[in-house]
Amino acid sequence: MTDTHDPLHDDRGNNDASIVKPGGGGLHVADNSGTRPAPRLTDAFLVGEGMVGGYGRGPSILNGCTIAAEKGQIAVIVGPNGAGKSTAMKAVFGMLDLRQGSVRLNGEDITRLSPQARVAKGMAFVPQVRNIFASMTVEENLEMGAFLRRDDIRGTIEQIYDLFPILKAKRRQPAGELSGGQRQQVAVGRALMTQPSVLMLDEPTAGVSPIVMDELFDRIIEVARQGITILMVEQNARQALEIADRGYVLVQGGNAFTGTGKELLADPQVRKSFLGG
Ligand SMILES: Nc1ncnc2c1ncn2[C@@H]1O[C@H](COP(=O)(O)OP(=O)(O)OP(=O)(O)O)[C@@H](O)[C@H]1O
Repeated sequence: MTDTHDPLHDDRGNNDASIVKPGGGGLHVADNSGTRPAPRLTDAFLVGEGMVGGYGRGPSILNGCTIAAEKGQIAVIVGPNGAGKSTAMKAVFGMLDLRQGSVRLNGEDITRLSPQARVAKGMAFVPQVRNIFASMTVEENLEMGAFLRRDDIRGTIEQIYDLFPILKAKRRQPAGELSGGQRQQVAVGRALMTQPSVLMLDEPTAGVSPIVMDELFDRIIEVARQGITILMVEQNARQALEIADRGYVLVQGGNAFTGTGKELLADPQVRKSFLGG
């Protein structure tokens, strides 16, 4: 990390006071099944609570998991392959009908809203693949991200170029010609064009080098500092938890461990089972 900012002891005014934890706080550990309901969360800014759901008529992939983040916080979902991390993100974004549970944004129940309606409410989602228009230029990609807006988008484009200077240099180039890390910047930039209050990222560092990963995480911290809530699924669990205000280890669609990123990184069981010792 080139940024010395420690989001775990930050000055963004974040606190988890609204998050009710059994026993008054600390690491929450589920039973061995990994499917015990997580602590009940009342009024966090973004909450997917007790989510149960699957694809079509198929089996439940989500078995009661709860994911939440306060304004300007970074929440990270980690866990083994197939645990349902991406599915949990899709559920929060409305791409999956919940059989039980709810999703709330800023106190409003949005469980039944379509993804498009959630975008209008301030949510942005960057999927893991096919997240840019490869044949369009970088700038056209950003413009596409603003399709819902009727106001002047120039200022937002400049903000995104400030955040990702390389995109300004390459603004006339087809996005498909950029490196993997730069394409991810385009995808994040495009999502930011709607001026969201929540930015959801599905494995933003997939396939990029460790240096590029660190840079991307630094930029994500910058976005969170602007008050935007980040919800992110990550395979690079250790590095992602380092920048996480809230960490969720999902196993079989349930909350196995929940805590601050720091708590999870320090927990021997989490380290042994999910962080490679
Ligand atoms: N579109 C789909 N239709 C049916 N089943 C799906 C679909 N997408 C995912 N699944 C299934 O849901 C389960 C959870 O997948 P998901 O992608 O959410 O896991 P994950 O924790 O994100 O895993 P990974 O780290 O491998 O991406 C898997 O068994 C997967 O096969």
